[in-house]
Amino acid sequence: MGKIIVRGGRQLSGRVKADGAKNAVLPILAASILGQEGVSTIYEVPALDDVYTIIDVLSFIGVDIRFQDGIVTTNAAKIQRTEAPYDLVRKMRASFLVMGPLLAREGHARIALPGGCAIGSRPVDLHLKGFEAMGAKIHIGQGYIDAKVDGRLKGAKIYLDYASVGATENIIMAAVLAEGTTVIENAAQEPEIVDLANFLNSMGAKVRGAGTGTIRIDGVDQLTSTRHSVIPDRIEIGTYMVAAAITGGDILIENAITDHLKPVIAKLEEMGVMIEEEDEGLRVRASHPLKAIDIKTLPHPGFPTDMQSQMMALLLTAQGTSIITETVFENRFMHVEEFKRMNANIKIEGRTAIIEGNAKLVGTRVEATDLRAGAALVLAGLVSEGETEVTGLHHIDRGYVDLVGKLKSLGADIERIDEKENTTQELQPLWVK
Ligand SMILES: CC(=O)N[C@H]1[C@@H](OP(=O)(O)OP(=O)(O)OC[C@H]2O[C@@H](n3ccc(=O)[nH]c3=O)[C@H](O)[C@@H]2O)O[C@H](CO)[C@@H](O)[C@@H]1O
Ligand SMILES: C=C(OP(=O)(O)O)C(=O)O
Repeated sequence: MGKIIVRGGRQLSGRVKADGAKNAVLPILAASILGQEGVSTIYEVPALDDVYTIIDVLSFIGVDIRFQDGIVTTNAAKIQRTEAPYDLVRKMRASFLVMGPLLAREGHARIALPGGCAIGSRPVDLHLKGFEAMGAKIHIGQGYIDAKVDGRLKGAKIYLDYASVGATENIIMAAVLAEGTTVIENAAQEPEIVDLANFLNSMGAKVRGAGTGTIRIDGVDQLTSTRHSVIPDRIEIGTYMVAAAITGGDILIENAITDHLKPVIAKLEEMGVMIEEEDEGLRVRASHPLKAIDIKTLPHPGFPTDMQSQMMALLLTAQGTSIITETVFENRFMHVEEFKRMNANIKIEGRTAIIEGNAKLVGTRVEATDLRAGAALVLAGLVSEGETEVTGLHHIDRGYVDLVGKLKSLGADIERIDEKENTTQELQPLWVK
């Protein structure tokens, strides 16, 4: 059981660089299954536990995949299995993203049902509806989803009842090798979908409209190897923006793509945070008090649910009462109880959290209940009196590369204590970290 210890009270300043986006690299690595020949090289790959998990899934399937120094090479010439077992899918729901590529390439996929998680029930019905529309036969039993198609998948017109990120990605990956044209209506518009489409197009796919609500995919017969750099992680960047704001600091984020961060920038500016695009990066400065605001999470270009808990930490320090409405996941307020242990005054009414500002946060032992909750507790620790001890680090390690090292380099009084028996290195013999 490792822990992060933060002692509050330091204003953060300096420069920081984000790693590659977790939510872009996972579908991109899944999509590498589609390359029938050659070796693909993917740059800016973050050394995250989720990346090691998808590497495990791909290795299990038979992809020759190596990861060193931020670079992954994949060779998917020989696929040996069309299955993703429960042990791997349970560790990370995004393992389900191999279903589309396997179905497209091999005509079969058997993937463990992902189950719910700490933020909601997270069904995959929209993914399956898309595959069925393209001619797949789906069978669910004994904890697995089995999808099969005779011959090739057929292009189809698919309307998503909800602009699901994962369903959009899985359907795009299934459609690139289908016979004919697929049109996805009410598609998710996240920047990570655009990155996936760029990756696929560089392999020879024909995906148009990614980043809008209508995506058109003309199926091709074959995809080849490619080279691609993953986009910077907008959620990691958003987290450092909040670190600057909450400590009244001054941070330059070297590789922020401002277009990806519009809703986060808008809401921080509404609070009074100063954000400027400079030649060397995005500069974020704040002096307190900041204003209380309301936030509603929505699919992109709305405010990202993955920034909700970090913003809640910030709103605790604002002047006045703020309201956060979480519309994307039905159970993404688990961090509220942990904030309360730090002296926060937050009330939950259904999908809404009412946050009283001017909180005098006090450090104590708290537990990360999910990845972003973990980051939010660390952020709260930066302005709490005394020592905050954050446990549940396996969540944080899924999505932040060296959170402690980066915050320390910005001046935070923070350290991480790992207990040996739980180190991820011991579980990961296949590659070099
Ligand atoms: C690896 C990855 O990219 N993860 C991101 C992805 O997750 P993920 O792709 O799982 O998120 P979705 O956009 O699919 O889910 C959004 C909502 O749609 C519901 N839903 C989804 C699929 C489906 O078939 N049926 C259904 O009802 C979900 O339960 C949830 O309530 O987008 C989320 C929303 O921006 C982010 O929080 C996650 O960080
Ligand atoms: C919810 C998240 O990720 P995942 O979909 O992988 O659980 C996240 O990145 O905040």
